[in-house]
Amino acid sequence: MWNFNTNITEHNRQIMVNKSVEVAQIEKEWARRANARFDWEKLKDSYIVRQFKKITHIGIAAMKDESKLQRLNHVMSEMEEIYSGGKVCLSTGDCHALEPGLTRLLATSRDYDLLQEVWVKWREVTGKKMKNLYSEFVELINEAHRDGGYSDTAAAWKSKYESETFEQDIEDLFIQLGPLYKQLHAFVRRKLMSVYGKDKFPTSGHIPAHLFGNMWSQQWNSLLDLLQPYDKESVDVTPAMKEQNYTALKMFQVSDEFFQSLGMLKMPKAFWEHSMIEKPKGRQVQCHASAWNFYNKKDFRVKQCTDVTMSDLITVHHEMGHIEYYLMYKDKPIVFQNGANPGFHEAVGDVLALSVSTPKHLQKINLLKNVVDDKESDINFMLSMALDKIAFLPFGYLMDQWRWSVFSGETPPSQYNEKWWQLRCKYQGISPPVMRSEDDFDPGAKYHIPANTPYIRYFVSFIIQFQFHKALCKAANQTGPLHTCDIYRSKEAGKLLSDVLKLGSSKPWEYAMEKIVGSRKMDAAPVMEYFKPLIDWLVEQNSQDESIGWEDECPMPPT
Ligand SMILES: C[C@H](NC(=O)O)C(=O)O
Ligand SMILES: [Zn+2]
Repeated sequence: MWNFNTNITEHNRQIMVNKSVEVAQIEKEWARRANARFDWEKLKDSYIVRQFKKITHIGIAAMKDESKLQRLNHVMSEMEEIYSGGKVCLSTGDCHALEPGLTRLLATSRDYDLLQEVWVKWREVTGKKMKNLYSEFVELINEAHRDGGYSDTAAAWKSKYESETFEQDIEDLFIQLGPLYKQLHAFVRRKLMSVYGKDKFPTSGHIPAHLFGNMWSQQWNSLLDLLQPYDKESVDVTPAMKEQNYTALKMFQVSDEFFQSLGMLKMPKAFWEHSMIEKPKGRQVQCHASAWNFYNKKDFRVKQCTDVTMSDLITVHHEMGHIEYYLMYKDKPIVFQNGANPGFHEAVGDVLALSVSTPKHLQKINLLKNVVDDKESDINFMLSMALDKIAFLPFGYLMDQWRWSVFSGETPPSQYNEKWWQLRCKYQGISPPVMRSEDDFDPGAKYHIPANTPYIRYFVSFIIQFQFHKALCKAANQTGPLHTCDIYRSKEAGKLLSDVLKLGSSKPWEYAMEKIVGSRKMDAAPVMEYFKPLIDWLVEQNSQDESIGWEDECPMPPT
């Protein structure tokens, strides 16, 4: 897997696909033996039962027909190759890959037509090319999960949260945070109208999808220079990082030092020796950042095409958070070497990044000079955080609403793109800048679809990371408002987090949640508490705007 992702060739694909089938045979044999020899569900010891449950639930390895499993792995590798090889040549003559070229263009250009060209062409060279592969993939992966005892792939994915009310719980959270998103959407729409002209916006209230500084309209931080309401030193420290000749290595060292300041584990030698932290020349790699556990207690790696930007500094903390979790549970039985639930794994690094992002921390590490502690600076900062954390919520929610509907058969291949845009228009209040059809396959333009990485985990993470942040700030005796908290160097905060990470998935996630935050449920209250001053400010800013919100239906794009 590692070799294919860091050097995409036919040769490495073949090895990876064959290896996956080999590993599946071993997992299938162990599951068979466990079920044949033990009536394990009746055992008294819940710890033992939990291990048997993990041994006998082996994902797609349960596929009975080996040639189909071979084909499934091959189709997945083909979609990943299409995505990672995506290159766009613009009318300006330049050609770019997603990272860093198209990402930088989208983040910095304010040219409506150029942004539209980048947006359309990326979808042509990725999603459009994998539509048939994806419908074949859906058939195969559903068969694999049915062989494993699930009704479909969505049921297998949801089972990771071990909760009958999981879907209802996340819908409740999404509804609870809807008004906050709507206020942010209205504020951003008004600002973008003043930049691009009202005539570029549909009367339905939607915002054209290509104007957010992000290929998927999922996080809007790159618009901060347009949106920052008060004229203060920007909290986007990208320029300072460039001035100080930051390198990818330096960014990883800054993150490593933060973890150590909490008394947590430092990155092992193998991490520094084997990670791929920059895009290599002369070979095709999968650039989407990821963290790798080699399950040998020594070898843990990050693969990231790191760009010297603040956004990538946050991603570095996110990926290192995964490594920290791997290190914390490395001595647990292999079956327990997972997050308490997938959302926990996505939250670890982000929790630390909530402290790193504060102006006072950025000043501590010399990336911000004169931090002024006044209301206007506060609003500037909280807006920058909302452009990351609140803007994301509908996208984090809808990605798997779409996929669950595809796996369940509710959305057939003939309606993939229609369903996708229904959700995007309804939940995000964004619209396609040009006509879309079923020849397009826009979900495939987002890494996690061809890579088959579940996504609701990020929605869960964006909620629980604020619960963790609140608990760790209390442990660190931080007394000010939640959005000003920085747990840097707090051994108490580090211990509270570490004790839970060490559990891996050996206990139900509600038990782990209770150990950190004192309650067993996901709760949006800390998010609301963190952003309270900003919410009040946005409501006041939007008070003249009668058209807050948008129509459910997608508007007709401009012809
Ligand atoms: C939020 C999610 N993070 C990740 O993949 O690590 C993304 O980038 O879409
Ligand atoms: Zn992650």
